[in-house]
Amino acid sequence: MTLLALDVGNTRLKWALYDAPRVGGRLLAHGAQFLENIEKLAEGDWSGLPAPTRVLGCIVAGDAVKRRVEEQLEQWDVTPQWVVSSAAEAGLSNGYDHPARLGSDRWVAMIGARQRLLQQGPARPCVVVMVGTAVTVEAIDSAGRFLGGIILPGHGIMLRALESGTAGLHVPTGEVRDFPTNTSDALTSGGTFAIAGAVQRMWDNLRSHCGEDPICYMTGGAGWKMAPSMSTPCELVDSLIFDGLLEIAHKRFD
Ligand SMILES: Nc1ncnc2c1ncn2[C@@H]1O[C@H](COP(=O)(O)OP(=O)(O)OP(=O)(O)O)[C@@H](O)[C@H]1O
Ligand SMILES: CC(C)(CO)[C@@H](O)C(=O)NCCC(=O)O
Ligand SMILES: [K+]
Repeated sequence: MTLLALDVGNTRLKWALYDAPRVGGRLLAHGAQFLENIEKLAEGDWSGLPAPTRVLGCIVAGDAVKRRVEEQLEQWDVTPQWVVSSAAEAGLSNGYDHPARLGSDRWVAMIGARQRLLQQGPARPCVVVMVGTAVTVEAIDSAGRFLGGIILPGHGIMLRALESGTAGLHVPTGEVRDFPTNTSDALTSGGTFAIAGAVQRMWDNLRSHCGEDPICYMTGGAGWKMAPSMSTPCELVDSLIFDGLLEIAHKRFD
């Protein structure tokens, strides 16, 4: 049974084909496409793929994007399932006021994180960081309850907001420095410290709530750029959303 897993983000669609719907399933093919190029998938990257048995995805883009993705899947006789955040799934419970309003990418990444944590050792509190177009930082206690999380602008949005909201801040990308002494470095370091500082704060919140040092996982397209600048120990796991989709697929289909 093959599984095509989809992560339709704010900027890009990422996909991965596995030979079995479980964490550890063999990765047969994978790729990414900017949302404006979705129409090219069926005749491009997906034209050589064997028909998947199941398609499971998470999507944060709107209904129009969802329809465009579903059109590209029509070449196969398979109905995609889209994850909707719920009160509980795959060992995680959801503390959001309205569980279904939690972004499904956040929910799926947390499910991936929880299963990784339990695979690595005894249960512990866990912080989950996603660094993409937007940044999210989630807190999960050692019993697997999502306590809450924060949403902040991604690095790109922060810098564009400064460029458009000020008269003179149009400069090339700089370096992350402890004490920036030029505008480029000041802007790049500012965005980076904003994200790293938010993670540090959530890590502190969770540690005082649980009385134990949390583990921290980071994922998302820009995770590798943030990793060297984190002030809390943070493991970079590029596959967190796909791990979550595999875990959900395992519980639903296997
Ligand atoms: N130096 C940097 N440090 C941190 N983040 C950065 C940096 N430069 C760019 N970024 C962020 O990385 C994002 C690009 O990452 P990418 O598009 O790979 O994310 P993504 O996970 O695919 O996003 P989405 O899932 O929302 O589509 C940009 O939107 C920008 O906010
Ligand atoms: C916060 C983002 C944009 C992160 O991708 C996404 O998860 C989303 O649109 N969420 C819906 C709102 C919420 O999670 O509260
Ligand atoms: K995303």
